[in-house]
Amino acid sequence: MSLQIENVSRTFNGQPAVEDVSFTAEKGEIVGLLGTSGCGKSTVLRAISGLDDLYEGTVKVNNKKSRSVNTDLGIIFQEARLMPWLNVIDNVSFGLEGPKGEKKEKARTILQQVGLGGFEKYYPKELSGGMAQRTAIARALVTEPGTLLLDEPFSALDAFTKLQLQELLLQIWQDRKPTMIIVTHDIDEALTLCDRIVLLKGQPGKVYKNIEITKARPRAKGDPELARLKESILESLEEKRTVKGA
Ligand SMILES: Nc1ncnc2c1ncn2[C@@H]1O[C@H](COP(=O)(O)OP(=O)(O)OP(=O)(O)O)[C@@H](O)[C@H]1O
Repeated sequence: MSLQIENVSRTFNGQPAVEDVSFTAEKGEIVGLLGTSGCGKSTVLRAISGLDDLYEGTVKVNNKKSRSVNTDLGIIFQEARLMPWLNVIDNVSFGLEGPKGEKKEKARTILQQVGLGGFEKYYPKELSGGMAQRTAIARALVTEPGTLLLDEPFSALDAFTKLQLQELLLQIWQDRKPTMIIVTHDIDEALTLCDRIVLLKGQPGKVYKNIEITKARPRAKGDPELARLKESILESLEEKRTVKGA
């Protein structure tokens, strides 16, 4: 499904956090919300998810106004947020409906896909950070949502695990082509994953640039075109620091 974000603004205790944020995610597109800490990336994502509805402006799903948590939606946060009293397979099948056997089978299949086959009976406290996040990815995907919202999903992981899970995310996207919006402050991550980068800056955060990346995936780390793009994004963020310090 496609998402239209139109003039979204949010104020906390009289302080504007984001102002007039507008962008579109086409069906199957991977859009990155990129910006430095505090520019309102998570605030925008919460408005899109419907977890926060105290914003101004409009969020549309397939061009229809939507204000509540959409059921065709998977969300992945920075921490796995698993239920500690449930094992891996029960955490993943928890949100499913239907006969128990069927739910477990679906969960088992998706756990295989995220590389956790054989770990179904493990409890969250027995998992590494990467395994916990794989479980969270499986839980978000098990309902086969049309949209996936990701809030800094890999920023708590070590560099190697982060790369592994970015690759896994792209494989999954390749299979199902959900529309994805991913919040990140990692420029390399945005350049590796995204079809489009919405660069937020300022406080309150506003859309500074909307950059389309047409380069085919998988993208080589040292690609000169991406290196140039990274340079220009860094310059934009640098400008932000100058403005703030002025
Ligand atoms: N529940 C809240 N109550 C009060 N202020 C809030 C709340 N949530 C966010 N803010 C404020 O809104 C602004 C944007 O916060 P937000 O978390 O969206 O930024 P961010 O870009 O996601 O930051 P980070 O990368 O550090 O997670 C910040 O100034 C923050 O203090």
